[in-house]
Amino acid sequence: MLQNQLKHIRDILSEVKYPGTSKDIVSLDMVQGIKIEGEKVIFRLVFQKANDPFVSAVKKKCEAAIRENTEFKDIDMEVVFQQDLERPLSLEKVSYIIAVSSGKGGVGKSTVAANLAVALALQGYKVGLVDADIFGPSIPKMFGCEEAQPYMTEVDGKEYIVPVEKYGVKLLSIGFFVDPASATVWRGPMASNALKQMVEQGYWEELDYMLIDLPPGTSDIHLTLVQTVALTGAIVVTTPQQVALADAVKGINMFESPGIQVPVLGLVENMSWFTPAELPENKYYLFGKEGGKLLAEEKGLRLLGQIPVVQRICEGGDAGTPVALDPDSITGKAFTELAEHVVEAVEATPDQARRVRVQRH
Ligand SMILES: Nc1ncnc2c1ncn2[C@@H]1O[C@H](COP(=O)(O)OP(=O)(O)OP(=O)(O)O)[C@@H](O)[C@H]1O
Repeated sequence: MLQNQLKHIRDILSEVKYPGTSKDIVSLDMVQGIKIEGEKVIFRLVFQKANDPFVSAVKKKCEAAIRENTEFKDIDMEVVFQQDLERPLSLEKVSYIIAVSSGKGGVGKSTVAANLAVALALQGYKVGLVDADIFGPSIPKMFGCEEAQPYMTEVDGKEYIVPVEKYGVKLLSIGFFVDPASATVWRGPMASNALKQMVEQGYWEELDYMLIDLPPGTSDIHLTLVQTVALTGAIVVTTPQQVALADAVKGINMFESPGIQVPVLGLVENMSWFTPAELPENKYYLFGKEGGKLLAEEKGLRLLGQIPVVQRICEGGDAGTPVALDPDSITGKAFTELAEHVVEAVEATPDQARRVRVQRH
């Protein structure tokens, strides 16, 4: 009797089509664990991606189908996301994962990622930084720990890589494992694997923010990343000149494309103006004025920060002491503000796009 009822519910749900396709949700394996408890029907709806735009439409269709075809009025659907179910154990205690990307090389993406990580750590957050810029890993140098060698630890019979900790930030970079000069000849799949391993096999423990410094442009690595982890969002770094902006648009479009659907938290305009140390009030717009700001407005995105060109930023990067370590300096303030805006942007991300803890079922 119960078996018949369960089959009946399943048959009804197999009439519900996933919007925009001719496939039904049962054959797509989106319906799991149908149960009947007294007067109540309970089942799980599994969506591939957390920011699936059809979550509520599918729920409504299921509810209507069951109400129309059975006596059941009490329907309890639990929505789960495949990505969360598959989330590796190493990321279980990571609240937000943010990709730092740029359309074009050399716009200061790694500088922004490094200083943002330090600024967040100074604000009391637990921060991790993965240097996925496989073809030019610069994070070890920027943190002054090029000689560091992460060690392995075994937990419950599984091996994990313990990140290097510097300035309160947990770091993993391909630069710790291979000679950076040889990384440039890596083929795409090798690079993608290295990224996957650092993210999934890192012994991250509890983190509020994990930042991932991506290679410039759009590549297989970007695809691997969105398939490996459920990103909270992406930050796009650009400089104000036209060539960089055109590439930034490509980056934004990639994250927002239907197959990827990662929310863009906002833009960071780097090298916005030049300020000489001896004339801190003066601004010289070397690369054009406010190109990033205008692009953000045009795309309806937040401008998370404007970072001036300052010699100290470059020197700090080379010396392994990110300028954000001095929050009272002009540049330190710019990164402190950037960190505050990133936190706000994450808080404002729609609930379903946020990954706060994994629920295993
Ligand atoms: N605002 C700034 N003021 C001064 N120098 C900067 C600034 N931003 C970045 N730089 C310097 O510019 C150079 C390139 O920066 P960075 O390595 O961060 O770029 P990137 O976009 O990550 O490059 P890629 O990913 O192509 O290797 C570095 O020497 C860095 O110190």
